[in-house]
Amino acid sequence: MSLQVRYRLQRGAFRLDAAFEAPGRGVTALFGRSGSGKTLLLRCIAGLEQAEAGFLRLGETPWEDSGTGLRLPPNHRRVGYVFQEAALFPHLSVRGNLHYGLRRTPAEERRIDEAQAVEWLGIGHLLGRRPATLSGGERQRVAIARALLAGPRLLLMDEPLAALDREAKAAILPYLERLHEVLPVPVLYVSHSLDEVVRLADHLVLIGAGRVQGSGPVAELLTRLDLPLAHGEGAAAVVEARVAAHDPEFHLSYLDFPGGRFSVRAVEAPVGARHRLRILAKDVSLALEAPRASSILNVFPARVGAIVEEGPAQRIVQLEAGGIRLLSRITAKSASLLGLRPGLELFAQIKSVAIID
Ligand SMILES: Nc1ncnc2c1ncn2[C@@H]1O[C@H](COP(=O)(O)OP(=O)(O)OP(=O)(O)O)[C@@H](O)[C@H]1O
Repeated sequence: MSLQVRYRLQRGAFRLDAAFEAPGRGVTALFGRSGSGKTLLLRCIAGLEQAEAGFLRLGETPWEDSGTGLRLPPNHRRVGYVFQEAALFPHLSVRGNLHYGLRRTPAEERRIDEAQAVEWLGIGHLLGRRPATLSGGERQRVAIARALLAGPRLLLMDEPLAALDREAKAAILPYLERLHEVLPVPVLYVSHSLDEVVRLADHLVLIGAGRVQGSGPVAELLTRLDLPLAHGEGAAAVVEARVAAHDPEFHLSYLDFPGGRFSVRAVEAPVGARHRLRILAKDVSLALEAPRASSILNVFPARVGAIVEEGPAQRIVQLEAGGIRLLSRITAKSASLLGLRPGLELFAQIKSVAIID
């Protein structure tokens, strides 16, 4: 099952001409600068914008096709919509707000029951409270639960954390991560924070000036040298790894990925648990031979995929290590001294590995 989206429209001087296909489950991030058209695209999907041309299909179900004149009205699309600011009814308690969503959903359309949503979002202790007495993060969790109870087949989230401060963001992220694991419906998550995308999303749609610049699994898009994500200070690869063992003597954990075993600072997760790792391009150095005496614990055999210039003094190198893509940022001089070229076998040394979840 997949979600197919294609929209074309003009608003003032802005042209949206965007098409992408995303998996029918998990979190797909729509990522792009402010003003790139993410909200407009989400509104098209919700049926709130009349486009010149539009096509929307979730699995086998078409929702819109300007070729045939099909255009389901918003209330027939079964989308849940969560905005930057939670729009809760101030005169109703949290329970009342949740029931509002539930009442409007025919029994056969309900896919998530109240107890389940309350548990996933951790709002059981808030049920009797009014929205005005909740923190921004709590309000947002209630808004998400309410959206889930309305039986959506697709959940749209438009920068749900943008209005929260750092602490509130950090507090709500684990709930979103949990949802990501358990939610039976796909989520389109608009964000311009790469940190959020890397933590939450499986699939990434990169939007720039109203167009889709790239769409694919997060790990793949982050390391595509033709896209802006692989350039600049924050350029990084994401690796899915699994906890293999803990080493209490040195306070380390060992995490396996298809290209080898990472040593990272101890994580509080059982053996077998999945962890995403983020490896910044600037933390990856290259050597033609495996170092024999080095303080760097993470050294993996790798093959050079491609090399591009990053200004006059630096190069970004795309590497392949056991089926995983990494990026390395090195000086142009080092690239020349090592004789880097596509296909060269070498060793990637990783100075520091960030654990993402
Ligand atoms: N009704 C309208 N009339 C004129 N211009 C519009 C209209 N609606 C949106 N735009 C313009 O379209 C562009 C895309 O807007 P949109 O809200 O989709 O961006 P965004 O990527 O969601 O931005 P942000 O991250 O800041 O929310 C903006 O330049 C906006 O000013």
